[in-house]
Amino acid sequence: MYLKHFKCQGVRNLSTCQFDLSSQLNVFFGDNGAGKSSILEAIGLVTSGRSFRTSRLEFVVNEAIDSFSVFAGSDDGQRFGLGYFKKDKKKAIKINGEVVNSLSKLTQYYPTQVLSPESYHLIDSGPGERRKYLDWCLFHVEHMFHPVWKSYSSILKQRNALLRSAKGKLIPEIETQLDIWDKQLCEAAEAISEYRRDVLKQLSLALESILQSLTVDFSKLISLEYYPGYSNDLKAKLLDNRLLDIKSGNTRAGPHKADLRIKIEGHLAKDYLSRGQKKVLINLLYLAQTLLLKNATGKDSLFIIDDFTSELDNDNQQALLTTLFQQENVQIIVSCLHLDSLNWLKTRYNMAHMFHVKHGTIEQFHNTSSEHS
Ligand SMILES: Nc1ncnc2c1ncn2[C@@H]1O[C@H](COP(=O)(O)OP(=O)(O)OP(=O)(O)O)[C@@H](O)[C@H]1O
Repeated sequence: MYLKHFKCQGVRNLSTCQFDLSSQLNVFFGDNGAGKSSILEAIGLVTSGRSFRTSRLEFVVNEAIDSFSVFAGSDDGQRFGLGYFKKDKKKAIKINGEVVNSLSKLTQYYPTQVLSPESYHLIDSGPGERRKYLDWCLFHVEHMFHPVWKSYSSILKQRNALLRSAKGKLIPEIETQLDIWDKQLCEAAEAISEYRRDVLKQLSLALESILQSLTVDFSKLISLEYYPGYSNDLKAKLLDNRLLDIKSGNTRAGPHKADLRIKIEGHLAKDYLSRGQKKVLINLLYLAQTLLLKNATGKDSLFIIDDFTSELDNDNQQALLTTLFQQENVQIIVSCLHLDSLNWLKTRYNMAHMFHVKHGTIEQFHNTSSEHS
């Protein structure tokens, strides 16, 4: 499946617009402030129900009006729509003409990856982003993960409430109740770690297969390692930590503290790679997710890259876009300032659609060199 038609109105500075998308590559280019990120945001909204720039959809609505709406039609005849009304802060989602109340119903149709300057958090920030990355795969490919995760979260919440109720003292009544919670927590923790280890193996294989067709200087040296958030014996760790846990009011060990360590020849990628290399790696990690998803569920994906060319030299731009382009299951949407740096695209990929974004209007740019090729 791919998005074939798109239209939107009322999004940020964009005029009402409507256009057809290529099944493969779509490039939106234009000056600073023209509306490139806004059009990518609008497309991402129709498939994911979320903005990658803000959690407050009222900011997405053009400041002069009260609502925005985005619509898309796929090649296989499905229709998706999302509207948002500033006054009552409500969004309305329609799939194939029917109103749906759950965001997850929308997101399962066309899994969407968005890469923006914030995506560096995957490498540079704390483990929370990397846990999200791992769990994103699990939510999509392993249906039993969600109930196990929910059960773990609920046990953890109750254990933390008990720790806080102890008011700093480890008395026998609290110890007895902690014994019960710890047993349940350990069982759920083991199941979560198992799922995550398993999905990480699949991700590593997907990454390996992508790297076979790509030559970036650090590609042979990447390793992904799972740290479960506790040493081997969680039960013993929880017992050891009890007094510390009571003092802080939080459980200090468990899968909620897990990390995915991304390493290059033994060094953490965060401390070792340049910004451009990090950008390449982040793209590859998300691409590995889409491959895994395709293998496990048969689903195609949408790949949105805001400000694609920044930080990347010509070789890396070509290597990355070529790798993305080779994936049959991925529809790509990128933005960049100038088309000049992507001149090589015109002759190589005549299926690409180019759009010039100018003061909020979008015009399809006709690629004369590809028409003659
Ligand atoms: N709610 C809104 N209503 C109207 N205009 C808005 C709204 N939110 C942002 N804008 C304006 O929309 C314009 C387009 O912003 P956008 O971030 O899409 O530009 P861009 O083409 O991606 O720019 P850059 O290359 O600098 O990243 C900006 O001038 C911004 O101030």
